[in-house]
Amino acid sequence: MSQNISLTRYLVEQQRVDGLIPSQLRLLIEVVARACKGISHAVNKGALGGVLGTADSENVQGEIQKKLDIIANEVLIEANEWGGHLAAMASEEMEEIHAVPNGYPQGEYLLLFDPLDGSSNIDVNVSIGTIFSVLKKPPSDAAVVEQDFFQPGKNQVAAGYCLYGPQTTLVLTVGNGVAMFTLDREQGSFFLTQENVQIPADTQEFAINMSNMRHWDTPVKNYIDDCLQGTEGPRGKDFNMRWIASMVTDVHRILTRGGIFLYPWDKREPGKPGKLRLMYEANPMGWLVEQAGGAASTGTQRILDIVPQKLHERVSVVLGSKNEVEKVGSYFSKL
Ligand SMILES: O=P(O)(O)OC[C@H]1O[C@](O)(COP(=O)(O)O)[C@@H](O)[C@@H]1O
Ligand SMILES: [Mg+2]
Ligand SMILES: [Mg+2]
Repeated sequence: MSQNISLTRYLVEQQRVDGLIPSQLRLLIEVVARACKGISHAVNKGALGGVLGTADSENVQGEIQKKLDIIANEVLIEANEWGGHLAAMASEEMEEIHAVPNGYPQGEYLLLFDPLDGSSNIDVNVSIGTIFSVLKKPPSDAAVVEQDFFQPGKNQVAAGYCLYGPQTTLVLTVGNGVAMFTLDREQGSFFLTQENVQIPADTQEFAINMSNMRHWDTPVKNYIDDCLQGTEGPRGKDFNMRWIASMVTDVHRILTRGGIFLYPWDKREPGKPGKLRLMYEANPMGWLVEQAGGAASTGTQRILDIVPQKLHERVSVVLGSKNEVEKVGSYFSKL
């Protein structure tokens, strides 16, 4: 670990020394990081910058948008549109894909993002973040279409998030482990602060919204029941619980000290496979977690193997410490 390796230098080394990423991808990641820096400044200003509160609009998911959802989305689009590395973008906040307009420099990558994750925490000054995922546009001379995005998460070529908390932290994988960078506000750059992040295989800490307990499916209910029995129950150990309601922050804790995160399917809206979005949340987080030695599943299937059927597809999510994710899977196979 070194305090003086900037994100730029790290990426150049990944490109030149290790041959892991092409220059176009390196530049794309730098543009995303620059956009996140801009969002971080807006978050920091809070009420002084007029960024708190609700906008008078709904997104494609039927959710009321916060001002910062819209601002973050615009910052990411504006920064990346001119970058020259992209064919198109897709966002949790936009109904349709956003192709790079004709006349702008065109590239071969597809960028997907949740511009502002943890929207319900914006106004209460709790950590939030931006999650992103990069795919390659399938080879074809035809104009980019929505179906080009329908690739399983295992096809991702880069994924990460930027956490706007007490520190602004960028967490990245290009398929070579997970690295963390902290924003130095005085210098205006991200610096490497942790490499080769590893999630412990075992844990005694779970994250789930317990208020949904009565709506859960039997395997999830049985798993949590057993955890709650602590040393006297079948797990033979006490469990702690955390729920921040910003997936980005819950995942950051898991990458830092282990744990398991669950947002499972439940009976409130049985037709929906889950609350979280496959391509903007589950895939990038799932890949980061796997790259750090953890696991990510729906309870019955590896998330990164799912072939999306639609842009805003939702999914049930169980991710974190490997042995614990497998344990949850065993409750599903008992059915
Ligand atoms: O309020 P709930 O149901 O506990 O949901 C919290 C979850 O919803 C999310 O906020 C969804 O993300 P958005 O804020 O991007 O819509 C996750 O970050 C979080 O884990
Ligand atoms: Mg989100
Ligand atoms: Mg969001």
